[in-house]
Amino acid sequence: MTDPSDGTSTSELVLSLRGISKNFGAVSALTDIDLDVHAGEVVALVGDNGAGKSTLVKVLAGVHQPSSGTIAFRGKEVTLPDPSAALKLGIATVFQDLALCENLDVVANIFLGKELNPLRLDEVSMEIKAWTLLNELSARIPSVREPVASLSGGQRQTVAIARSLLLDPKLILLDEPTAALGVAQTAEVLDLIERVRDRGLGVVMISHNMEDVRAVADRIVVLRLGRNNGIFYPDASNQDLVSAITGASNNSVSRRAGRRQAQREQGQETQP
Ligand SMILES: Nc1ncnc2c1ncn2[C@@H]1O[C@H](COP(=O)(O)OP(=O)(O)OP(=O)(O)O)[C@@H](O)[C@H]1O
Repeated sequence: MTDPSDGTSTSELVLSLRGISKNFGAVSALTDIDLDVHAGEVVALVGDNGAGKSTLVKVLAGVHQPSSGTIAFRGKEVTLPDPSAALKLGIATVFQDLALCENLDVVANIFLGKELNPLRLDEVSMEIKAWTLLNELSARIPSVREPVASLSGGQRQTVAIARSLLLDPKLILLDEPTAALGVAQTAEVLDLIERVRDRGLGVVMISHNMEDVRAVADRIVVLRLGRNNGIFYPDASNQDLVSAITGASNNSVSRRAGRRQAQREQGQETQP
C-alpha cells in the first residue's frame, strides 16, 4: 500500500537498516547505509560495480557481520551472526549461483536439507507441497520430477525462489535474478517477483538492468562507492538514475543518450 502524499509504503516495515558500515581491513565496502523495506514492496538495489550491493545483501543474509550500525527486523533490533540465524528470522536469500543440484529433480531441490521427515523421505507429501507452491506462484515447470539440469535459466530461478519460500520468510533477497536470461524468461521471473510481492513479502532485488528495475520495483535505492546515493521511484528519468549511479550528470551514458535523442529529433525535422 502506498501513501499518495509522499509515495512511501504504509505497510509494515519489515526491515530497517540504520548507519550500516562494513570494512574489510582498510577497504570500506559500506559506509552509513540506511535502507527500509516494507511488506509487499519490491526495492531494487542498484549501483555500479563495486558499489557495495553484494556486501549489503551478504550482511542481510548473515554471511558478513556489519562493522557498525543497526538492523531492525519487523520492529525489533536483531543481529544476524550466521546464515541460519537470518533464515530462522525470516530472511531468505537467492544468490546468483542459485545453488541447485543439477542431477536432482525439482522436488528434491525445493526440499534439499528441509525434507519433511529426513529419516523417512515422504516423497508424496513433498511432491504435493512442491506442486502447490509452484502453482501458487503460477510457475511454468513442466514436471516436478524433471532433473534441474534439463530446465531453462528462468525455470531454475523459479525453483530457487520457490525453495526460498518454503520456510515462509517475510523478506526475500534476490541477487541479479534476471542476469543472463532471455526476454521471455526475464518476463516470467519478473511476474514471479510480483507474485512474491503479492504474498505480502518484502523483496530486495539487486539488478544492473534498469528496464527490469523499472518494470517491477516500487522503489529504487542507489548505492555508490558504498554509500546511499538517492532513492527513486520507477518513473524517474534515466538521466537522474544514471547520474546517481555514476555520480556525474555529464557521463558517457547520458552523453550517448543525448546524442541519440538529438539524432532522432534531427531525423524528425528532415522528414517531409
Ligand atoms: N571479502 C572481501 N574482502 C575485501 N574486500 C571486499 C570483499 N567483498 C567485497 N569487497 C570490496 O567491497 C567493495 C564492494 O563490493 P561489492 O561486491 O559489494 O560490490 P557490488 O556493488 O556488489 O559490485 P558488482 O556489481 O560488481 O557485484 C568493493 O570495493 C570490493 O572490492
